[in-house]
Amino acid sequence: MSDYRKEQEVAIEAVRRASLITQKVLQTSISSLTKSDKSPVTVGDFSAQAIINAILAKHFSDDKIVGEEDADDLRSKDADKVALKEKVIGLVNEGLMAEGADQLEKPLSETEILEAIDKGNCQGGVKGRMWTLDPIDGTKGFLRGGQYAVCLALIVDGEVRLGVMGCPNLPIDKSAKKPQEGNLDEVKQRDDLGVIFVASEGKGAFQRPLHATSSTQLTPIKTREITPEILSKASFCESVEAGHSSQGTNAKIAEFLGISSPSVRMDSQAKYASVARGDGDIYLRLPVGDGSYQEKIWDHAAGCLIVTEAGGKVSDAKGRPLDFSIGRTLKNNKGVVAAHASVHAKVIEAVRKALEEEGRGHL
Ligand SMILES: Nc1ncnc2c1ncn2[C@@H]1O[C@H](COP(=O)(O)OS(=O)(=O)O)[C@@H](OP(=O)(O)O)[C@H]1O
Ligand SMILES: [Mg+2]
Repeated sequence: MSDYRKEQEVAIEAVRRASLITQKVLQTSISSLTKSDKSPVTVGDFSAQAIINAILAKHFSDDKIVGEEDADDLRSKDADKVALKEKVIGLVNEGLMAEGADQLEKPLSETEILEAIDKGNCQGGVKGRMWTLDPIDGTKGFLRGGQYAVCLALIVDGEVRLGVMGCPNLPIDKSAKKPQEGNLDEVKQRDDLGVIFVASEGKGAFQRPLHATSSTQLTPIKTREITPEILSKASFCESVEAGHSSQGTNAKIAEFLGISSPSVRMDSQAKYASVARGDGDIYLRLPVGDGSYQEKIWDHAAGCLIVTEAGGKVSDAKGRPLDFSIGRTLKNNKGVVAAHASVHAKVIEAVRKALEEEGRGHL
């Protein structure tokens, strides 16, 4: 097993800088560019992707990046997109020039920033080293002041080796009350929010406050001990958007497992983080409709390793491991189930039963 200490240090610093910029965007004004109703992109997405890609390119110039966004829209001559580009340039340079280990000496030019965003164009695959980046996962959550996550993972020869996730709206203390979903004023006012989660293959999972300096110690995290005997006491995490995961099927599965507590709905890979630190027990993301949607690798790579290293097990709805080796999507998988390793098989069995009852057992 290789040691990815240097990569971990750089990835934490990159995610920290990008997360702080997204938090600033959230606390001032959010400028969104809607590609479609389903996929809004914000000044935060572009800025975070440019910051992270620029830092990765500085330290690991040979590595490829599979990123969610490209800069096409920012090259448009439309007045609103030109204004968006100006904001992105300002924020990226602010993030990169800030005090800290990776401080830039001089600002990046417009061309350099657009090129940095476009570095995320790798198509993935089974060989070699690549990073996968979702600059703001849960963009709809971000826009409504809910949970979102800045997610970065290193994949080597098709396996996730390192995962780092910034969750600016999650409480540092897992037992503290989460901000009310969509209450933008609350997330602006609270000073106990903002966590970075980290996992490196075979080395465990950890968290640290987002606002701490990069040398701050990491605190180990673990999934909650939950045996098959007390499975009925478990809690579910699921997507806010009904279009991303079948909430009706989840309710049926809860019933099969004897779970009566209401599911916790939150956007983004913060769901993986919650399971990893024992704040929730089971993350269910079951295919909707005909199941034709292919999950993207940047929506799962970091979270998957963080849960696994915290003692959990992650698979698709059939119990198959997630396959990150075949390109930009998880096309060999359908849905996601993350749970404590000792109850994962029972959850998969309930998923099978529920899908069969719905006539969707073939998915
Ligand atoms: N149809 C469908 N099915 C499943 N997943 C989809 C679908 N459409 C989009 N997406 C992806 O979902 C990402 C956000 O997932 P979440 O679990 O955070 O959903 S939600 O935000 O709570 O609604 C979201 O990531 P972001 O675009 O980064 O927000 C999308 O990549
Ligand atoms: Mg995403």
